[in-house]
Amino acid sequence: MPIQSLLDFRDPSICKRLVIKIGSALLVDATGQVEAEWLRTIVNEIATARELGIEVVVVSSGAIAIGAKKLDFPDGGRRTLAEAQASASVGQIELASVWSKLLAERRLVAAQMLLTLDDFESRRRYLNISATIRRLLKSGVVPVVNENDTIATGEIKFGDNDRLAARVAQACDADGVILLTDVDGLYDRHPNDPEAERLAEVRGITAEIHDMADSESGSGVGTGGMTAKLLAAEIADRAGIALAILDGRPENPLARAMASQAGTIFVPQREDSGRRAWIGGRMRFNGSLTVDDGCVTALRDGNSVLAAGITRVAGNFKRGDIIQVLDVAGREIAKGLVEYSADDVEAIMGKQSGELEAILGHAPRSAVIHRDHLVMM
Ligand SMILES: Nc1ncnc2c1ncn2[C@@H]1O[C@H](COP(=O)(O)OP(=O)(O)O)[C@@H](O)[C@H]1O
Ligand SMILES: N[C@@H](CCC(=O)OP(=O)(O)O)C(=O)O
Repeated sequence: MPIQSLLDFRDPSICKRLVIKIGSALLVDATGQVEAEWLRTIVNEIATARELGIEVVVVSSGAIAIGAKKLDFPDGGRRTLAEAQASASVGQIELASVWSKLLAERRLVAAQMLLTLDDFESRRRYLNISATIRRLLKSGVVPVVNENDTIATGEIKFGDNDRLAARVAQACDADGVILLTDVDGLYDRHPNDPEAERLAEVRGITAEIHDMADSESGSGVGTGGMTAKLLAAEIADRAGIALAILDGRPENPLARAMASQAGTIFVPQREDSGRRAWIGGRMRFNGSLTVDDGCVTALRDGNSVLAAGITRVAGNFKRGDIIQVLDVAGREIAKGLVEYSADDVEAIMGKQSGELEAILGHAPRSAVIHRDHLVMM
């Protein structure tokens, strides 16, 4: 399926709302300067899209790469966390100012949104993100999003902006995500290998597809390599959103991509409702349940998680938390909203439904995770 038929940023009947993510390697040159002339060509493309009635949200990397050069900090992996965070705060103000200036040249207003992974994991904050982006778009503003790197660390961090872009797309119900990077799509092995071949289209991000990707950034300034882009493609897929990985290096990269057959398009294979897509895109959990093989089969047939199929409980979750469901080999097979605390599940696991009331001392819920709140991976 050609990219144009899913992600044409020149046709609002195909793609009304688009998230465009720009990687560090494209935005910042080796001396830490923003590639302003190149960026101006993208801003022109965004302005053209807006004139046609297409709404665009930008996810822009680059703050750390800009700031680290300004502060004369070491490259990539050799920086301390404090140096990376200081770099982000110095770089972000410049990044925002360049976006604001270039968009203003095309009479567009820029809005800065700095978000962390936690903001997407809390349902209330996620809905606030959604409402703010929608309101900005309604006023013709171009939101420019980045991770709030000065405060986000370790397990509360996306790290790469690819998954951030997919979560933003999910939050604002976009039709598509374009990841502009320094390679023209997903190759069947690292593109340094002369035998590597590009995949034009992917339907379903299988283990075989994941195996093609490397998490090393080719440029050294990006984060997460192709691995992060595939995780982003999975999040988009679950939300029914098309995602493309395109070569951002030439000027006017969007128009060029539309005119050629380059890049990789991930054609969505499912469309979960907003709430289910939010559950499916979650990345942090307060715990997990391990279930037996019979339960895995039942879940794949669309059933709920019952106490009888649970063999192990981990973590300290409360009723209403989103937790992982694992098979006996430890593979994640589902995520869902749990109806009991970890202590209660510990008490009832392995028991038949008829035994639960006596153990709990009150009428049990119909399931430990009801199928309406369960998203299969
Ligand atoms: N299978 C693959 N196909 C294409 N690129 C790959 C693959 N595996 C790893 N890569 C690397 O991923 C890089 C892009 O990721 P990254 O450097 O994080 O970019 P960005 O900063 O745009 O997010 C490419 O330059 C390439 O070196
Ligand atoms: N949020 C970080 C960028 C994270 C990152 O490196 O992402 P990317 O270059 O897109 O792989 C920053 O602005 O420096």
